Amino acid sequence: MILAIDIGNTRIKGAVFEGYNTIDSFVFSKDEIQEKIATILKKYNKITHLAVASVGNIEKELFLYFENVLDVWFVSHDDLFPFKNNYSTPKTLGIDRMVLAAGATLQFQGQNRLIIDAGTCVTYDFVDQNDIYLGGAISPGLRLRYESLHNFTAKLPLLAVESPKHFLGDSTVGAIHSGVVNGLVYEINGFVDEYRAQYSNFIIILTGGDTEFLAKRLKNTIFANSNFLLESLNQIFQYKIKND
Ligand SMILES: Nc1ncnc2c1ncn2[C@@H]1O[C@H](COP(=O)(O)OP(=O)(O)OP(=O)(O)O)[C@@H](O)[C@H]1O
Ligand SMILES: CC(C)(CO)[C@@H](O)C(=O)NCCC(=O)O
Ligand SMILES: [K+]
Repeated sequence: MILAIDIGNTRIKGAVFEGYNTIDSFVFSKDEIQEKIATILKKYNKITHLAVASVGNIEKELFLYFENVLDVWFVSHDDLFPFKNNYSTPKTLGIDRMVLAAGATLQFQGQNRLIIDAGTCVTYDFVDQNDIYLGGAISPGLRLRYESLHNFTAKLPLLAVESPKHFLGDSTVGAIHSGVVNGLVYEINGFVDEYRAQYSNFIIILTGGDTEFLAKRLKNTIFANSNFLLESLNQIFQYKIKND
């Protein structure tokens, strides 16, 4: 069994896998992480490996602490990935994006794949049918858009994510919800249309903290899976032990 952990910029998520099956999943806060891991290890005493993918700033020591009982692996740029990386700055490519691209490559063979991760940031990653990673885009996430409007203006209130009642915002609150939510939905649909126009035979995966909120507002050809990053982390772990 393996415990996979995804350290994002907002939240820390984890899941226990047995082979390719998800057994359990969790959300952690930074200050309870060791305690929580210890509890999980007690509950699932067949866990032998800890796989960590991090783009946040967290001390590695928090996890290395478990090295005497587990094999601890931090995914890094030096690991073996199942795609050829054509990003022109491969060293600065986010590990989360590399893990997503790896998961999509392994899971959807011989197809063009677009992975959209709607988290703190929205990232778009494209791996073509020849398993070449081409890059994509980074834009502000849903929550970040609400916070930016508030933080960088004098008059705009901080609102919680909410479905806009109308396309035409007829109040400050209505205009913000329309701008943020409809704006992001238009963005994603626009990117999807553009990729579709340029490539055929492809699969679109939507993941991240805003998956559910966005999926029902987007064109329905998108495969929504909020656990795709953790599942991909497990997939690349399985790939690594097969190829080591
Ligand atoms: N409990 C929650 N706390 C914070 N954000 C949440 C929560 N539930 C849903 N969200 C939504 O999730 C988004 C953040 O996504 P997520 O938690 O995947 O980010 P993350 O952990 O920073 O991951 P990444 O850095 O990979 O984007 C926010 O835009 C927010 O609207
Ligand atoms: C874009 C984020 C913040 C998304 O989590 C992360 O993938 C990251 O820090 N990326 C580094 C820059 C890049 O991917 O080119
Ligand atoms: K993200």
